[in-house]
Amino acid sequence: MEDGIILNLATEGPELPTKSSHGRNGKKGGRWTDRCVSPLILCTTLDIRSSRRLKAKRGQKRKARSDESSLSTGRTKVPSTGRPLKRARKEPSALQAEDASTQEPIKSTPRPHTQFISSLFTSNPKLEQPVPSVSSHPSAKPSNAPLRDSSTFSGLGLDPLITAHLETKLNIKKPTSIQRAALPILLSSSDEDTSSRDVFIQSQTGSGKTFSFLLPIIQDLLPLSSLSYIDRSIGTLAIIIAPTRELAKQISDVLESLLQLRLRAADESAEDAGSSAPRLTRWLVSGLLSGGSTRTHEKARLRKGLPILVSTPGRLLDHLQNTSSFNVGKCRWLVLDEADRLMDLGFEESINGIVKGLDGRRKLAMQAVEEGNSMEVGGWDWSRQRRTILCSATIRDDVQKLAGNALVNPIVIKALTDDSSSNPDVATGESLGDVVNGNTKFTPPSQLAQKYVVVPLKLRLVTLIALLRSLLAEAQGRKGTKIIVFLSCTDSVDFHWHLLGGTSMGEDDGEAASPNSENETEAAEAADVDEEGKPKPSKASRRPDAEKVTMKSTLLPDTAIYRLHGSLPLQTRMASLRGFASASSQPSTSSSILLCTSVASRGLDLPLVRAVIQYDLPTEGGATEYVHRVGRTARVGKGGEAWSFVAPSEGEWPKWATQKMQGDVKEEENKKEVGLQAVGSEAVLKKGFGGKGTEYEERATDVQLSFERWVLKNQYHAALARKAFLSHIRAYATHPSDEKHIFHVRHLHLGHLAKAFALREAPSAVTNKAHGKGSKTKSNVATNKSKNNRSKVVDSDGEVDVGEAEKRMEKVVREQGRLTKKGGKVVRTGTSEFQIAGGYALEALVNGSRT
Ligand SMILES: Nc1ncnc2c1ncn2[C@@H]1O[C@H](COP(=O)(O)OP(=O)(O)OP(=O)(O)O)[C@@H](O)[C@H]1O
Repeated sequence: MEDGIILNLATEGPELPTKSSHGRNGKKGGRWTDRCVSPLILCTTLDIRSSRRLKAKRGQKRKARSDESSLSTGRTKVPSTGRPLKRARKEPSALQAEDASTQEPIKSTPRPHTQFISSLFTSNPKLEQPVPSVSSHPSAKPSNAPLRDSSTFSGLGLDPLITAHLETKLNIKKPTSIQRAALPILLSSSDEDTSSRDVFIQSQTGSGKTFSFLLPIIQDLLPLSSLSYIDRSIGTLAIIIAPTRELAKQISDVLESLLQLRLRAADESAEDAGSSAPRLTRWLVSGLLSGGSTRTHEKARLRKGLPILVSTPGRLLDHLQNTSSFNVGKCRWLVLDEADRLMDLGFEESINGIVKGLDGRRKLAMQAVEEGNSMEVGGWDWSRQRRTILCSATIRDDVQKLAGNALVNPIVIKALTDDSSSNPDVATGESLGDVVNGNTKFTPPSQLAQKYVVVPLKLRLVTLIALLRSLLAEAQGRKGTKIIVFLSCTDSVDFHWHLLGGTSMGEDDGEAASPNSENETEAAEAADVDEEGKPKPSKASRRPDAEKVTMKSTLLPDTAIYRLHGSLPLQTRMASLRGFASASSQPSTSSSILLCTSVASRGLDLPLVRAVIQYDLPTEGGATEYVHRVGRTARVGKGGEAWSFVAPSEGEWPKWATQKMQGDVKEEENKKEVGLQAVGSEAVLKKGFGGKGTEYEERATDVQLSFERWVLKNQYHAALARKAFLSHIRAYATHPSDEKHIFHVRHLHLGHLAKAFALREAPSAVTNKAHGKGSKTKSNVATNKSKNNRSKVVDSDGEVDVGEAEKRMEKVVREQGRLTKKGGKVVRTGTSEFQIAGGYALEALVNGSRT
């Protein structure tokens, strides 16, 4: 992404007519939604009901302002946590009355007992609005870009055939800093000291780590094809392990693109007998094992022989244990990519099992050759030991432990961010601990613009829409712009995806949505709702609609919206990623948005990601996870923006995150690398919704009301919203104890938070409905518990199993017996993973104190 993006946003001024000036025929250009993203034409128009509604809202706004002024006169205090004392008003306001009259009739939906239709812009904590910065982009030199000095791939020892392929087919001309540091060590066959040692690679996101291990593997294996006895039956010679299926698939794709290289130089003919270069044959193929196909099919491929294998850990271990035809005795490379993520996901045992399995298979193969029981043709160099490469963003204790088990006498390779130095930053400490003591910094690329916006809870949803609209508008004209939005849990991803796809700005949602029929899954959804309006379990998958890949929103025109989380079927996940990555190639969409959980935070290399929005900050992995998420943009020297949504009660987060990212770095220069810039929520709303003065408030309110109408439209929608709200709170409660001073459920105004899920019900009503008789949420948790007997907080994709988290919280509370009530507040003494009220207490909290 280049700097100097030209804004084409409606902000202020006479060129933007107010809503009341728009005729039905849209002579002045239609609704504001059309003009904020000017080239995009929407078909919705205002009608008379809308202006009536507007009047009512203005009346309410006047009332709200007088409420606010009473706040500012000191009659109501705002606590330091940022949580206002004022509760959402219960009495039906003018807005409520008007809105109810214009509302889409709710088909077969009993009206909720109590609805809260509070104004968006009242009763929010007073927030300081930071002064807008002149430059929104950091001027820092990119820290993960290809080097601009005299370094070349051939100078680092890379084979001319591979170098030529990189240059001509992949347009990769200069190495990056980590490649300059790693290639000489991994390619070397002469330096006694380094040529056989294991390697630990640590560097920034988007710095090209994948090539730094794939290129040496290819260079090592390619010449083997000149040996007469080599063909695919030799078995697997290199294994790359990745923590998720998406990542394994991505590495496999990169590998395949590298293996397309020419096997002889361009100027060398097939009959060139004079050439001293070995005659290479195309035997080197790669394969992917990630659970995408049946075991039988995978076994057949392994029997045929896959010289380079990319796999997730579980599947690999399974084949090592159960597939006798898996010939892996000669394996000479093992790569553990994203090792810290492998540890997070609880794969330590699997990795240890794999390492032992590989050692065992090697011994058996050697023994068979020695005893003459093998059909092997001689010539294989059995003295050559397997080399293991471990890539990790951080050198945490558990990663060091894994390294201790998997690596022998490793060399630690870290990239320099300064390309002026000719010395690669190679640490060769006796132990990783020595290196850790030197520097624990893990920072985002220096060219990344990191921003955060403190948003009152009620305004979260509309602020997200405003931000998306302004980012898309800034990028207009640049086809293929992509934005990734991280949310806390799968239910929240599903809800927001359906909400964006289903909501329209017309009065009659049903009619307005009809041109967008690909979003219309109402009939299917209705069929998937039980009598109580809770989603029924689907036969085909765990979720209704699980195979659906894309949505479109009239609020975000010309943009395809995808979702990604671990509860979707593998095919849907892959299709989502494919669609998101290639949205620009579809004629009707020039941009794409991916709503996802942390499953997309690691390693994924998607082109043209312009911005990453952390709508929910990571519940696990703290600042490291933050750096991984933002690292999906600003890759290999390109620009990018990272936005974080911070609740008023989380005001300490920016300082805390900055300190964590800096590690023990003292130098002022390095500290600048992780600077987070504050942006005011008002500025974001104004920019995204445009209009004169405070007109953005009316527009935001319109958007919020249309979301709320969508939720009220049928029971399925309402159930999605409630489930997402509750799952979000549960996920929030899993922030570790050392983050509880920032992220604590007790600091959240749950009524306001419910508004961000477009709910008009009090939190207690939400809980009761979701947990009532035959509660889907409860029964789901119970089913999962009994079926899977899960014991971890994360599933195989690193997502919070909120049911289990809740169970663990309860256990902690019960076991320690330290939960006491003091002054009417739930207080825990001592420290543990959960510094909060457990499951039931959490529910009580939702039920009791926030209505
Ligand atoms: N020398 C280079 N010149 C230009 N582009 C490169 C170079 N090396 C790698 N790339 C490209 O950079 C992108 C990021 O590479 P890669 O995915 O290996 O980064 P990474 O360091 O593994 O990131 P992460 O830590 O996020 O996994 C890829 O699209 C890759 O093709």
